[in-house]
Amino acid sequence: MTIFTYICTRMLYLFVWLCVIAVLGTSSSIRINNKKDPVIFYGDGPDSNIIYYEQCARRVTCKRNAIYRTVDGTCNNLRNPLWGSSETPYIRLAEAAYDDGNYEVRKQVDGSKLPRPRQLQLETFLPKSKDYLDSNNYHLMQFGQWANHDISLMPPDTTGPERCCSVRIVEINSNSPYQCQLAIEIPTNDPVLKRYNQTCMEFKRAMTAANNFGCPVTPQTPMNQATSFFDASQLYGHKLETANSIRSFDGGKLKTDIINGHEFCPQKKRQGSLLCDDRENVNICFEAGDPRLNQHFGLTAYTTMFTRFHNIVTDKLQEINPEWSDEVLYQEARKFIGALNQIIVYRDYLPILLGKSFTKRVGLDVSKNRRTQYNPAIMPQLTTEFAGGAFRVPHNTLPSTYDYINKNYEVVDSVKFYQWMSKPDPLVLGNNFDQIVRGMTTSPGRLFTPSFNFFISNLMFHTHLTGNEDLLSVDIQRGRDVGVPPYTVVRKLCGFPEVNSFEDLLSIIPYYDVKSLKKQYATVYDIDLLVGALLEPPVGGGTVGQTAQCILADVFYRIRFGDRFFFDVRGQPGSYSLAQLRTLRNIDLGHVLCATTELDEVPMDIFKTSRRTPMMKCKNKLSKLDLSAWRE
Ligand code: HEM
Ligand SMILES: [Ca+2]
Repeated sequence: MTIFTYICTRMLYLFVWLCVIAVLGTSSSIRINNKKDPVIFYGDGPDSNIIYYEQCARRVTCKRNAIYRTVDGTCNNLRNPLWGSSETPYIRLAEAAYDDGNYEVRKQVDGSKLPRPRQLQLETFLPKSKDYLDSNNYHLMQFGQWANHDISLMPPDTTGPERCCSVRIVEINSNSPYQCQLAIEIPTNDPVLKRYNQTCMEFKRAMTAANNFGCPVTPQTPMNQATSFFDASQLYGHKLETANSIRSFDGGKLKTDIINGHEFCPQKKRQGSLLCDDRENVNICFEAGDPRLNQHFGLTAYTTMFTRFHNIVTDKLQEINPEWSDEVLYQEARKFIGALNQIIVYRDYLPILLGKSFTKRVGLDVSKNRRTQYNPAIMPQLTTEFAGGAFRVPHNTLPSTYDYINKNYEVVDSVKFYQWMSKPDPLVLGNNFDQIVRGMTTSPGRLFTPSFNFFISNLMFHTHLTGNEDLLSVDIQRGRDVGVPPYTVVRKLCGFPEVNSFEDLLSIIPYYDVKSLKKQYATVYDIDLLVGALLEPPVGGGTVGQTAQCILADVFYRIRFGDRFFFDVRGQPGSYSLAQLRTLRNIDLGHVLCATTELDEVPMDIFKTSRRTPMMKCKNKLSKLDLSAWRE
């Protein structure tokens, strides 16, 4: 199929879908219109989480007039100081879907086992894994992951055996420690993985309040290790101890290491790091606020750029206010970077993810004339439906290769993405860093399609001691692990017309996909949230389908309107002045790229390829990076 026929087919579906909407006289967000905001579930989370807050949570005392956020997110909500802080339970929009109501993976309506995740991948998704070029560049995907690491960290429970797959899969499923119970079975006739004689894919169940934090929350609930707020905690740390370990305590700066004449994040001692120990022959391994930074080039590059940018901001602030202490410089720069990230998320990223008109309609856009109204009744907590399902849909935009592009815009090398996971070594050599960032800026990203790329679908972690993994199988299994309710339940919750048969799905999902699902699931009520959400056509002007749009909007709404320190909230201790807001609103991701790399120019619309938007000279952009509004 050519790209042209592919796009035509997708457009046709979109058209049919729009007609269905028109005929039904509804919109993709009935509830949202009625309620004026997309929050589906107000309140304190499910009753079960009350056990956590009442019996298990740490006690904190808040300074009511503090002008900076705490590192771990506590004391943002003064009535409920733990809301949004790191190491608190994800909330649920719908009841947990477990077979025993507590922790056992759900079964199908007829009592049979759910289809195996890898089988779903092989039958429904892998045949469509061809890459198509997007009009957005790599930064759309990369900023998405960067932003996700600010708000969500659902780590696997590593307290059990080091490798779940060290014994045969049949034994794992019948009799193994709970951490390993969901190791993923690979069919013996797997067209790709049979070459590697692999019958088992590593998978460890997520950490939960009951298993890992001594708190008997039932049904079991995963714990978010990140602060839910966009506060750049992926850069600074989700906890004070981490934050302090990467501060230089000199001039407000973050620690850095100079390698081959360039500034990078400090190097981590190998032992005990999350992502560099799983590969052999790795010499470079960095440290920052979030343990995932070494996962792959793009993410390491972002952490490096924001670290450099923090240090540039401290320099500028010190120039203006020479008397400021290390502490004030650090906190002001941290606040600045947090605010900038919020602006990029809500002004530049969300309109592309969820659709511009939608973000505006539900009040998620950023406008000079309308400041964010903080509402302490909104719980700024992530949902399992979001982290264990809907926000994984953008995994369909991961590219297969990374191009190294030089100053003359020539491709000097192209590397397969999966080969360089957890091995930042090449990033520090020669001009590689700048060439990779230039490549991400000018190369078209992967068009959102209902499939993940071939490599990430088969060979993720290929070079690691853990062996090949399939990101989609892991994502589907994770949803089941954390009790994410099925697709039809979530659709209903969003207020969409009910789906009661596979035939009902035909107005939403292409015929051949419905056919494939019908073959594999016992009933339509058994379909996994991610499976259904991925197969939906994207909403108008957005890059995810309507169910993902609904779940994502809910969380993005919570963590904005429930954030007392959101950058444009007024009337709080430390709220920005109008002049400071004006400066911040004139900055975008392009400024960060220009200030921290040797790029000479960046796209005016930073998420678009240069074919779609004019290029802007970095020299001009940087001249506007004037922080005089911070003069005291
Ligand atoms: C190169 C890019 C990326 C890679 C290699 C990658 C890989 C992964 C892996 C291995 C996991 C853990 C899966 C599990 O054990 O449950 C994960 C989790 C997740 N990813 Fe990605 N991902 C990438 C980009 C993205 C993007 C662009 C988004 C969204 C915009 C995203 C959203 C998520 C979410 C929501 C989770 C689960 C929650 C959490 O722990 O944060 N990822 N990803
Ligand atoms: Ca955060």
